[in-house]
Amino acid sequence: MMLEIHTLSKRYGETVALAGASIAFRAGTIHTILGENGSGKSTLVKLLSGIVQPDGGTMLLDGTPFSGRRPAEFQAAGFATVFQEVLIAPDRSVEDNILLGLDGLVHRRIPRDRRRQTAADALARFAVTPVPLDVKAGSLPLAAQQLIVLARAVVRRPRVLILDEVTAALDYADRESVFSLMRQLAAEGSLLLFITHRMDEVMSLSDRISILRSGKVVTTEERGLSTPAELLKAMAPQTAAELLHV
Ligand SMILES: Nc1ncnc2c1ncn2[C@@H]1O[C@H](COP(=O)(O)OP(=O)(O)OP(=O)(O)O)[C@@H](O)[C@H]1O
Repeated sequence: MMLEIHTLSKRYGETVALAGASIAFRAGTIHTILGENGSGKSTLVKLLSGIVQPDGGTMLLDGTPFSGRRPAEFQAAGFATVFQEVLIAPDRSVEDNILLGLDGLVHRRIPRDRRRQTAADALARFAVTPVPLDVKAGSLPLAAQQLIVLARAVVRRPRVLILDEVTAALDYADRESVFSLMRQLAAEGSLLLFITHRMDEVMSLSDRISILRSGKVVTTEERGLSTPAELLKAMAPQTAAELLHV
């Protein structure tokens, strides 16, 4: 297994956000995390990015215990996360934003003439909408900013790419293009962790699906084993009963 989490737990005061979550993630797959609001998805994403630290549990990378605690350690181990909130440096150029942190990461500065090409190549892998490299990132619409943070993740060639509700702001062409990039990266051997609310995306993209409910993993299964209605029922039995009259 490329990545395993074992009984990961996280509390915020009285609130148990994750209550002993265990999932085995395979290289070369798109693995979707499904769950209602408050089920613990964002907490899991933050734990796998080094933004918050677990209260208990372990992680294994390629079968070896991984004890990273800070974002830099996760990045060095090949993790990249695109968060729900678009995190850009508004006064820096698009090019700078795409390459943000990368120079330090590889312990060597990218030569000036290579920077532009590297940033352009990362965007060209999926952005249908043209994004100028020289303007301040903050001057662009939200959809373009989302493309920039995606390019920042892609340029690192991550082994584990975590996408937390990233396609909502994108128009149809860019969204479809991001999906085809996800398939391509998985085919190249990366693990894609995909967080979405949209059942059509879940059914068309996922290789495997884990469902979180109240901080617990209720199932991890291959796509196709359950129908959308069954997945919804596992996510939220109450809501499913009302919606589906079952
Ligand atoms: N910083 C925090 N302080 C206190 N409680 C928190 C904090 N972050 C999350 N929680 C709580 O932990 C639980 C899990 O939240 P989490 O954000 O992980 O769920 P989620 O499935 O990602 O929800 P959403 O879809 O709304 O993002 C919720 O009850 C939430 O209110």
